Amino acid sequence: MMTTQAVERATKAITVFIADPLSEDGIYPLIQESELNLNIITDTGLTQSQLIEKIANVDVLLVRSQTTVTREVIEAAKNLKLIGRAGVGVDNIDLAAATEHGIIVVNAPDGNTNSAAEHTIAMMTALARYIPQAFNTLKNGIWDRKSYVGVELKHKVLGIIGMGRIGVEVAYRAKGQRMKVIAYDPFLSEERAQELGVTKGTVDEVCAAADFITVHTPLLPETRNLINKERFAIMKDGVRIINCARGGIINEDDLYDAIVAKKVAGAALDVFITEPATDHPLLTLPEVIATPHLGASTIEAQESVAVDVSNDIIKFFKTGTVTNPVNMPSISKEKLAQIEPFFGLAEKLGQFLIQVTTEAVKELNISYAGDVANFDVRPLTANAIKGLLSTNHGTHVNNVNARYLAERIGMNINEHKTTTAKGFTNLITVEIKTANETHTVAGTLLNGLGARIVKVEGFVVDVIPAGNLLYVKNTDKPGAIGRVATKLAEKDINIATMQVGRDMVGGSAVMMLAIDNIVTAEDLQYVAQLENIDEVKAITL
Ligand SMILES: NC(=O)c1ccc[n+]([C@@H]2O[C@H](COP(=O)([O-])OP(=O)(O)OC[C@H]3O[C@@H](n4cnc5c(N)ncnc54)[C@H](O)[C@@H]3O)[C@@H](O)[C@H]2O)c1
Ligand SMILES: O=C(O)[C@H](O)COP(=O)(O)O
Repeated sequence: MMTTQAVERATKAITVFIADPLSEDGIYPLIQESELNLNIITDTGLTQSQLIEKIANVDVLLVRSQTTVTREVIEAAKNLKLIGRAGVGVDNIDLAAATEHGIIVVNAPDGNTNSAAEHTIAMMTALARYIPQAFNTLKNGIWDRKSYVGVELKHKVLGIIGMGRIGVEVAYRAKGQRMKVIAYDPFLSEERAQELGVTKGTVDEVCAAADFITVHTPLLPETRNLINKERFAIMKDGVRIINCARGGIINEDDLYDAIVAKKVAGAALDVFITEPATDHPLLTLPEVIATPHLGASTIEAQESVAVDVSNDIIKFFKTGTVTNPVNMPSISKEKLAQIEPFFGLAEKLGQFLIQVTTEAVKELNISYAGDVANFDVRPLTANAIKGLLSTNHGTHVNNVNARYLAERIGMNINEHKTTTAKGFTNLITVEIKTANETHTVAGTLLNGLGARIVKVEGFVVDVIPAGNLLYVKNTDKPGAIGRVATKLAEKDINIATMQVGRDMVGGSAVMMLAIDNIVTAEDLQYVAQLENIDEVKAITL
């Protein structure tokens, strides 16, 4: 039997727009999905303006590397919730624009690792033995054995820049060819290098020591032109270069000059700064061999990346979570399960505070104490911010864009963790600071009983964070509570529960009332005028 939620979902079609060729077998999870009402459209090879025209009502956009998902595309896509990249590199997607609009971007980082590593080794071998050049000559009817005397890989030094998924797989295979490997990656520790059987070096050390150099980093501001004329200058004469990662990591003009100057004996390129690259100066050089971005083009890799991204789309619409997020914290299923129960509480605490203050929030301090401090709390902070912004923020706020939107309006966000929760198993305390005010609220998750607000402005209370609440600040004087109750009764407002707290006898006090009705501004004014009442706020959670 379908749940109510499932029925609701089933009535609204989710349009999935596939803009690049994907494996039919890979998208099978989408095709056979029956609970979600998926409307799958495949329309590939579109120009930017054609894509912009077609994207208005699309919920999910699925691409490989051909389609550039620009800010214009994202802003034209009024319904877009998720962009799926069936592959690793997301440099063709404007991540900042996606994040700003609360659109989650997912990729498929593992599915093509093996294919890309195998392609790199194939390119290196082909480069060392002039296989494409010799094949071309032979196809032209010439049996030329003299021009194509190559070099062995055995005992040569392979320099690997970028020791992530693909770099490591290339290292394993190169060692199988009995090459020596020297590698650089900012995250490569000495222990890991030893475990992999590679020598750890700086970029310059790798460049100076290697007979072959292969790059396996993403294209980032720090990796653009990583291999440039200064680095070619420190390389061995006759070095060979391989790029199966991204065009631009190696400066193409400098590579051209280094080949012409015979500093570099040859280059094997699968990727270019601008693709398709059919008319590239590098392709005119006999020392250059190339493939048209084929690193991930195997039946296995294409099926695998499409399956991964399809499963993430389904997971997102069924559970609100994904396995491979690019623009929000990546968190394992197990870790997500630990913090998911706190999602609602964190959001309610944010919602509570935004209704207590009337001023712009400049600072958010969120402290996690007890059990919850042992978890990855970044998604919880995002939820608290979401709660804080959701009441009066024009843009649709979600976990993806919450932090970005808060920082854009100049909010300073601080997270703090401590394992001691003073009487609670877990405690989340949220403090906001405005130009003139500071407000705090704390909540806990009670085993089997759900969420509770347990402190407001430092006063101990016990309130279920749901429904209509009345928050009253008063001076602890006899009759204050009675007068509030009487006034509410006069306005026909029924009190469901009431919690009071005070700092000392006759000092400052708070009342937290759960009420059955929504109070009007006039009702609030009515209560606020009472003797010893300092402040009254209506809060809906
Ligand atoms: N040609 C293809 O078809 C093809 C296929 C798959 C992947 N790729 C590309 O290959 C690249 C690597 O993919 P991956 O899956 O191994 O990614 P990955 O994220 O697993 O690894 C990238 C590594 O680069 C390292 N890195 C980041 N900045 C660096 C820097 N300044 N210097 C040195 N290392 C740095 C990171 O620490 C990380 O270990 C990506 O650009 C990806 O898009 C291309
Ligand atoms: O980053 C990647 O995954 C590769 O470059 C593969 O790109 P593709 O999906 O366009 O083949």
